Amino acid sequence: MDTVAGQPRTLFDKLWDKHVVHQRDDGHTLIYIDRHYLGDDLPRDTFDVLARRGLRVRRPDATFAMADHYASTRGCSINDIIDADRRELVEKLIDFSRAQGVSMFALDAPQHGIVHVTGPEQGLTLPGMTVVCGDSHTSTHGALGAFGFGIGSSEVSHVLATQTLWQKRPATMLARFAGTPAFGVTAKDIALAMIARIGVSGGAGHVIEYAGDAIDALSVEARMTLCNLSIEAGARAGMIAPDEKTYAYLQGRHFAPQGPAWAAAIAEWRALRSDPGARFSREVLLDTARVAPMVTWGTNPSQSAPIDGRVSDVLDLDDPAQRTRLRDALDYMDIRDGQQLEGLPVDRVFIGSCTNGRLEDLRVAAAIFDGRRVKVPTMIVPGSRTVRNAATAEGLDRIFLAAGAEWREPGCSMCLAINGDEGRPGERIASTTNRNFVGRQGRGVRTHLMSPGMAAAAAIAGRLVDYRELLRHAAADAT
Ligand SMILES: CC(C)[C@H](C(=O)O)[C@@H](O)C(=O)O
Ligand code: SF4
Repeated sequence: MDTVAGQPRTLFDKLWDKHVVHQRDDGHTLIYIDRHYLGDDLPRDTFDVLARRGLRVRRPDATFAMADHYASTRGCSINDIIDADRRELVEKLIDFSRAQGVSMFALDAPQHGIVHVTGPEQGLTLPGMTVVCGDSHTSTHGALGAFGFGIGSSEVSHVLATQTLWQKRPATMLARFAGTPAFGVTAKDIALAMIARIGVSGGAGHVIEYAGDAIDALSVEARMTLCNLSIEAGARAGMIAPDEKTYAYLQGRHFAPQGPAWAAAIAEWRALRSDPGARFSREVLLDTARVAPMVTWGTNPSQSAPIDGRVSDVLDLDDPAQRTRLRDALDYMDIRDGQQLEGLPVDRVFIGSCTNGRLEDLRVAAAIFDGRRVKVPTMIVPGSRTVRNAATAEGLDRIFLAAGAEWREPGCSMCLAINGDEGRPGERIASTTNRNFVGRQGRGVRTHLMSPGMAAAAAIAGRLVDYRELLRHAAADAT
C-alpha cells in the first residue's frame, strides 16, 4: 500500500498529493500541471496577458495546441473556416504557438483533431498526470488514470506563465458499476443512466472515480466516453485507475515513454489505484446489468429514458418549479409527457465528437450502416485525423458513403454549432454528442443524445429505434 502516515488513499489523493507545490492556509493549493492543451475556444485576451507582462510560456514542451471547435469539416485548410472572426481566433493560436515554441498540430496535420481525442491517442496524456485545457471535457483524459479538468481562460494564462494552478481540493466520489452490461449497452448508456440517477449537479465539487467489474470490462476508448460525460453530472473530473488495458493502449504511442523508460513508467503507474479502505466523500452504486440503450428526451443530459421506455410521468412531480422546468423542456423538444421514445421521427443524424468520435464508435456505426441506406441527412465526423485514417484503412468510409452518409474531416462539428455544421430550426437530431442544451446544435434544434449504434440505426430508420435487432444481425453476419 502506498500510504502517507499509514492512511489508505484514493487514486485522486495520490495524484493530488504528488502535485502539491504550495499549500495556503485559506484552503487553496498550488498544484503543478504536467500537460496543458491549448484549444481554439479561448478569448483573445488569454494570450495577450502574457505579452503585456513580457512573459513567455514556462513549459512550451509540456504544452500542445490544436484547433478543434472552429475547424471546418469540409476541408483541412484555414481558409475553409468561412467566418472571419473564428478564422482569426485560430490564426491567433497558430501565431502564439509559433512565437512561444509550443507545438501545434496544424489543421492539415495527421495528428489534428479534437483535443480530447488527439491527446490520448498521441500518448500525450499519461497515467498520474495533471492535465488541463480551457475546455470542460478535459475530464475525458481521466480514463487513462490522469487528473484531467477544464479551466477558465484566466487560469489558462496562469498555467502558460507558471505551469501551476491554484485550486481548492475537490471532494471524491466513488461510482461503483457492478454487473455485466446487457448486449448492445455501451459506456454512453451507462453514463446517461448514471446522470439520470444522480442529476446534472450530482457530482458537483467532486472528482468521480469509476470502478467495478463493468469498468474493468470497458475498452479504454469506452472509458473515455464515460469520463467525458462526468462533466454532465456536474463533476470536476472523472477518473479510472490504469490497468493492463491502459498500458496496452498507450504502448508505442508517439509521445508515450519508450524503451527502459516505458518499463519504469509502468512500474510507477501500478501504484495508481485507490488503496483498500480508502475513504471517499461519497459513494454510489450502479447495477449496469439493468441499463438499456438510453436516449435523452429533454434539454439536459439527465433527462433520458431507455429506448423501449417512455418520457415518464415527469409532470406528476410535486415541486412546481421543477414541473415548470420539465414542461419547458418538453415544449422545446415538442414531446408529450408519457410519450413513447421508439418511433419518434428524426430529421438528421450526427455521429462524432469527443464523446463518441473514436474508431470503436465508428466501427459500431459502420456495422449498422453496412449494406443499408440512410433515410435522413447523416454526417459522420471522426474525432481526429488519426481516427479518420484508421477508419479509411478499414474501409469504414466506403460503408458510410455507400449508405449515403457524409464523411467529413475531423473537428467538433455539429456537437457545438460554431463551425458551419448545424441543424435547421425545428429539426430533431439523433446525436452521439454530450450536450442536448437548447440551441446547442443550431437555433431551435432538438437534440437527442445516444450511442453511435443507436444514432446509426436512427439514420437507417428515419426515427428512433432500438438498435439491438440490427446489431444482432450485424454480429451474425460477421461470424
Ligand atoms: C467551447 C468550450 C469552452 C466548451 C467546453 O468547455 O466544454 C465546449 O467544448 C463544449 O463542449 O461546450
Ligand atoms: S466535441 Fe463537443 S464537447 Fe467535445 S470539445 Fe468539441 S464542442 Fe466540446
